Amino acid sequence: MERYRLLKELGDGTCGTVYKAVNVETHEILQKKFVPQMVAVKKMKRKFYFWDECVNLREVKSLRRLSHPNIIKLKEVVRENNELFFIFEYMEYNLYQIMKAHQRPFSEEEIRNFLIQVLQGLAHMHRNGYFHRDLKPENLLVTNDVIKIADFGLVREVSSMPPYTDYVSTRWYRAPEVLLQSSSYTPAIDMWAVGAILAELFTLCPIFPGESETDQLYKICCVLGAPDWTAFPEAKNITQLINISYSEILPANLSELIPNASREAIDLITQLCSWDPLKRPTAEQALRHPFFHVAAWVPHPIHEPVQHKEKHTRTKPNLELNLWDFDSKSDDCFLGLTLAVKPSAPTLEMGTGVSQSTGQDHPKQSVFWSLFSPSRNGMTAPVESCLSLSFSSSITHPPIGVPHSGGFSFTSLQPGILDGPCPLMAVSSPLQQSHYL
Ligand SMILES: Nc1ncnc2c1ncn2[C@@H]1O[C@H](COP(=O)(O)OP(=O)(O)OP(=O)(O)O)[C@@H](O)[C@H]1O
Repeated sequence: MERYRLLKELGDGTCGTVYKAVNVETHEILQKKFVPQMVAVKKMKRKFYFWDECVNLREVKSLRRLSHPNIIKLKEVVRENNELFFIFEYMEYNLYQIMKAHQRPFSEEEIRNFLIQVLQGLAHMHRNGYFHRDLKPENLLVTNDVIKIADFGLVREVSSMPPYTDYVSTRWYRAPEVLLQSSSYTPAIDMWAVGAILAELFTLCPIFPGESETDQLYKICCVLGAPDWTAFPEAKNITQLINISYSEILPANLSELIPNASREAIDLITQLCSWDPLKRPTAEQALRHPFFHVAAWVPHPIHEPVQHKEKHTRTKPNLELNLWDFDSKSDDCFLGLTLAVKPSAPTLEMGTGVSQSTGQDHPKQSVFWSLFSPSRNGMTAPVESCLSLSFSSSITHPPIGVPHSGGFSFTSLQPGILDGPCPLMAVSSPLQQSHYL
């Protein structure tokens, strides 16, 4: 870890603390100048005594397999003195910070640009057999208008077997089936979160800012109207959560709640935030939605959103998380909780190497695992007294940009087009290209 000099703390989570750091050994070319390479170092809070524990972490397993321009790149995993460090590419902001700093609503074009990228990253993830489970603005990292999905601590393999009793996510973006503790759920929970984030991009305040689980369901009812509760047959805790009077709540008019959104945007939010997970479009389907048919898009005049902004400003995310039945397996290290994001945390002492803070009782045992593309003949350069493992992938990436839709056009969009059983993420496990050397 001597190669990395920590500059400042970016976030302090349940499982790890994330620092901005500089790699003192490598440089990159930015605007024709050689500049030191910035990275984000996530130092895990618990000790790791064996490599097996490290490589089995969900964050590591999934990110090894997912290589996409809209998914954060895990460059290296280093274990030193029983401490574990993830080295990520560095991103300047997260979407929460960007929304908080934004004085006016985003234009629909800006929102479309963000959303396309999130959906492309998500489509790649789902296609390759994973779902994120904790999508929220804090986990969408942004540099120069490029957005990347981060924090894979809660990621799950689609093929993994329910029941999922260990699930946690930030309440405001939590899908109803999760709130209702349905024992099985699908990548459609990520699509719900995308819908909530999309609405928030328009209004700059959360659309479902629940203050407790019950209140979360109430807030959803206030926007969508009450569902047919019998549509959640597996839900374990309906009676605890559902006040019978919720059943009488009628849906709000989304166009009034989000007056600066076009009809297409409202339609997409409505589909993504469907009570029934089967009615939510997949990421690929969402990319073909008329919202992304720029030529067909007629801008709406932008009004100040009339929503409950006063009451629920986004300054205090209130990220209470639910820890029921959390699995105790090492694999389930709880990387995904964002309890306290402190972008303005005091700067750490410049030049403090991570390894220096680990105590010097034992000679340094540093093992690093490079996840970068192998440089020579599939081998990474040898590192002093280190076990070096590398990973490569032959995955092809979908291009970034407005998709050329082969799907339904604006005029052919039918209400309820996604009704009926929808082939939620027909997932195989095609990504076995990774290898250790
Ligand atoms: N690659 C990165 N570049 C810049 N900032 C980052 C990066 N990764 C994470 N961060 C910042 O650190 C914060 C916490 O990161 P992350 O969620 O991965 O850590 P965590 O320990 O899992 O936290 P939590 O338990 O809160 O989810 C993020 O919200 C983001 O602001």
